[in-house]
Amino acid sequence: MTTLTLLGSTGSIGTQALEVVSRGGYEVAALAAGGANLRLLAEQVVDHEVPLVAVSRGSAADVRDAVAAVAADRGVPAPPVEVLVGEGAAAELAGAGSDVVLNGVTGSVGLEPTLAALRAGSSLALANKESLVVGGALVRAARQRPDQIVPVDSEHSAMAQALRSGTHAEVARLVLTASGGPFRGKRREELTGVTAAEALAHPTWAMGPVVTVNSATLVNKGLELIEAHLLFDVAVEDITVVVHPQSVVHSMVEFVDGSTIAQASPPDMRLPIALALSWPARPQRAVAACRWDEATSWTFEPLDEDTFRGVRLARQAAAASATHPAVLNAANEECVAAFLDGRLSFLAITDILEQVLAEHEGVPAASLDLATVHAAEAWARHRARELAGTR
Ligand SMILES: NC(=O)C1=CN([C@@H]2O[C@H](COP(=O)(O)OP(=O)(O)OC[C@H]3O[C@@H](n4cnc5c(N)ncnc54)[C@H](OP(=O)(O)O)[C@@H]3O)[C@@H](O)[C@H]2O)C=CC1
Ligand SMILES: CC(=O)[C@@H](O)[C@H](O)COP(=O)(O)O
Ligand SMILES: [Mn+2]
Repeated sequence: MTTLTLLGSTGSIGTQALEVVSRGGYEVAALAAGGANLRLLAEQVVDHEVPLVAVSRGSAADVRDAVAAVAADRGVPAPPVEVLVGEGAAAELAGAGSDVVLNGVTGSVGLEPTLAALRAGSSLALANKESLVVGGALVRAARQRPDQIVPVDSEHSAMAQALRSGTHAEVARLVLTASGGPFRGKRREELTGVTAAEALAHPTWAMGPVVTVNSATLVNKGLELIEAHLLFDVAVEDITVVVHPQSVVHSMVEFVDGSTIAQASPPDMRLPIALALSWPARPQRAVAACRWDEATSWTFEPLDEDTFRGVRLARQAAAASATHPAVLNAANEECVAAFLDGRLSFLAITDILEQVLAEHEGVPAASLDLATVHAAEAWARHRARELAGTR
């Protein structure tokens, strides 16, 4: 039985991962969450008989009370559960050596768990793209084997599948697809008053709030550009972003012979999740395949980089220094939180990112360590809050 530690279990990725796990073949060794959804976490503990949980906030007593309440509602004895509490608790679980660690937390808070899982030799099913983007060379260096990180992110899962069609030397380009987000086709002047609710209305995916707002600004695609560069060792300039509104082709690889290999499936994260857990084997019937007995059209169009600047900013960050990606992400986390709270306009998000990146005095790759990453992030969070007027 494959042992699985699931980080971010109460979120969009986490709950879908538990749906996949319910089909059998996995023993859930531990769960980690933030603590904002204790009832759901307790249901997961009882339903999957999980012996160990971590919450970054709250108390062990609150978790145990929630588990006891769920057990009582289900008419079963309250299972014994060990509870770890604090910001370091998820990393402690991640470093315990389960066969697979699925990192499904949101934000660069996932960096230490990512490093802990890699150092423990676990296969890391990575949804938490921020940890890779922010940690960069530190994460790549922590790998014990080349294929230890298996992407959950749908585009990178698609690329990993397509890359099996040739050698690294035969890769000409990665083609990263983007839905274009809820505001695709609008001009900047039409976006001045957009609301959080409008930004959260993603046209093709149902996801957590941060990645959804990031999809609206295209910062998600910018992060994914850097993620692909780091995962597959392909130069940023050899990665092309193309808008594909249907979100059925999840990305493509162009090879030197002129072939482009694509991966297509209906937009359903249970496929990349299930594949990452079983990699390199393909799981049986993870999702329904595309229907070929119905008329459908797939369209591709260039990204409007003047209106949606997330990709351009990511290219600038990747080229600038080893800490600029961490600064981009940290400032973005602050701005997205302020936007979701109604304290910042949508357009101000990338305006502030542009200024924070321009002001940052980057650290060269040779000097990169956790301390310099955290220092860069702290500076970026503070500066972003100053510029957003939310200090
Ligand atoms: N959702 C999707 O379809 C996709 C998501 N991703 C990526 O996957 C990651 C997760 O996204 P998503 O599931 O949408 O996010 P959600 O916001 O839905 O879930 C985030 C999860 O992280 C938990 N969490 C928050 N802070 C901590 C912490 N300090 N320690 C441990 N757990 C914590 C939350 O717990 P709680 O809420 O209980 O506090 C929740 O379980 C992101 O990096 C995202 O970019 C990538 C591709 C697709
Ligand atoms: C499902 C997934 O992988 C998300 O990252 C998705 O790609 C976001 O959609 P966008 O293509 O709009 O960024
Ligand atoms: Mn994605």
